[in-house]
Amino acid sequence: MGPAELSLQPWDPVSPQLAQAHGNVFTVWVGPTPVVVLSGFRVVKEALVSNSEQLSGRPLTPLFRDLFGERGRPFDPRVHIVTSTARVIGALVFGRCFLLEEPFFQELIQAIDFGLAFVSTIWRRLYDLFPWAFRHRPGPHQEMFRYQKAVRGYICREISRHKLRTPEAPKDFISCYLAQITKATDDPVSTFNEENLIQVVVDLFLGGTDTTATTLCWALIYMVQHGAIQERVQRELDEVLGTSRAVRYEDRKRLPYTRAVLHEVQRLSSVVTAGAVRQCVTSTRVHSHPMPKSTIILPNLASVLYDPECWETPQQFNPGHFWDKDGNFLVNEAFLPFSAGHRVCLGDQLVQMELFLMFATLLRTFWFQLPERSPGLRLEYIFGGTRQPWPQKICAVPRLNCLKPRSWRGGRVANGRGRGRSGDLSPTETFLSLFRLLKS
Ligand code: HEM
Repeated sequence: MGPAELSLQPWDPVSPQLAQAHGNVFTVWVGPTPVVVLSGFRVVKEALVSNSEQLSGRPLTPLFRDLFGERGRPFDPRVHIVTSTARVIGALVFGRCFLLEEPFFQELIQAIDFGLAFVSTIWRRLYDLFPWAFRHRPGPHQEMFRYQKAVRGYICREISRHKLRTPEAPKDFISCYLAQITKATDDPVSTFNEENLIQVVVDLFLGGTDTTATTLCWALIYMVQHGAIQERVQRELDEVLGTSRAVRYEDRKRLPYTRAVLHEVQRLSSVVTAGAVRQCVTSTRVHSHPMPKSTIILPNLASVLYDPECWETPQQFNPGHFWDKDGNFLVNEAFLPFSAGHRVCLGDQLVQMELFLMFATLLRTFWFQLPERSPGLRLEYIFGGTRQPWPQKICAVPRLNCLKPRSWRGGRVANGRGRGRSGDLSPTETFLSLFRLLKS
């Protein structure tokens, strides 16, 4: 449209005549409602940029309220949360954020869901018992192999793309690993090779997506169950952070109650219930029992997280387990959701960061509650590789007077910018420390 066509009626609130007559800030009345019209770059910039947070609300008109409802529809948060945690791993590994509509991303999420559900089916047991009988037979295990082929194919293409790039400081896991392969070319015992790289990337997605997402789902469910605790977390967040800026990881030091609640979520949900099986590489003794070489061991992590000798109310949600009388965060050495020792979860720092940033941001922005006429929360779990909450809908009610944190649209968790004070790791640094762990 050319400038000549842009003819506005003089009574149109954005017509230049009105601004010329009444200045860059004037009021028009839309029925009984006054609307302040701002004109010109300087005034508009001052309003939208300098007063960005103050002006970040949107009026809810009666028509919109009736059309869409003030509170929003009940929803099952799981799908959104899994998407977020998978995007974090994608950003660390591939150096870019997946777009939600990318077909591979959709397939990856399905592959993770299917794979984790499959490991707890009878098919998996049958396959392990009679591999020769199942290898070439149809069945859900073939779907596993199909997903595996698709995911591996994608990772291979990503590796090729990385290799074609002009050399630069490694920015993501694949480029770090490729640099390490080159460095170790003359080392005859090096285990750095592309085949291992593909497998490690698969491990990071499998180990790092569902576990973190399931913990966050439990966090929201426990908050719905314990409204008073939810309210107390929100009070702490409001008092310490105000509404002025996005949550940062280093803020956790000033938010001991929020931290205690998150630790309690991890303890009670115990998402990796039985840990991962281990095998003795040499003969040893445990609790004076002989454990010959090759013995398979299953450390029952839930038994630690619910050990009545270590926790005051092991079966109840009680942030007091991580909270002392003076309001300080309390460390408990029986807090072992990530296991311990040589094969401890290598994502524990990343998880703490993700859980804190996502949980604090969600609770600052929304109040979580049951939908009206809901029959109540289902607190029993279903086992799908991890201990998952029953699929159920909850409501996220925008908190009044809550200003939208700036990072809400920006995917700050994944972009790796910014560094906290000593001891705090940005996502990039966490990923580099993951890499160091893999190297050792
Ligand atoms: C709430 C989230 C998580 C929990 C509760 C969790 C828990 C665990 C546990 C219990 C193990 C077994 C350790 C052992 O054998 O003693 C493990 C292993 C592992 N985790 Fe996690 N994890 C979480 C998130 C992550 C994330 C975000 C990543 C990746 C970035 C990850 C990657 C891995 C890998 C690769 C292993 C295998 C380590 C090895 O075999 O040496 N995990 N995790």
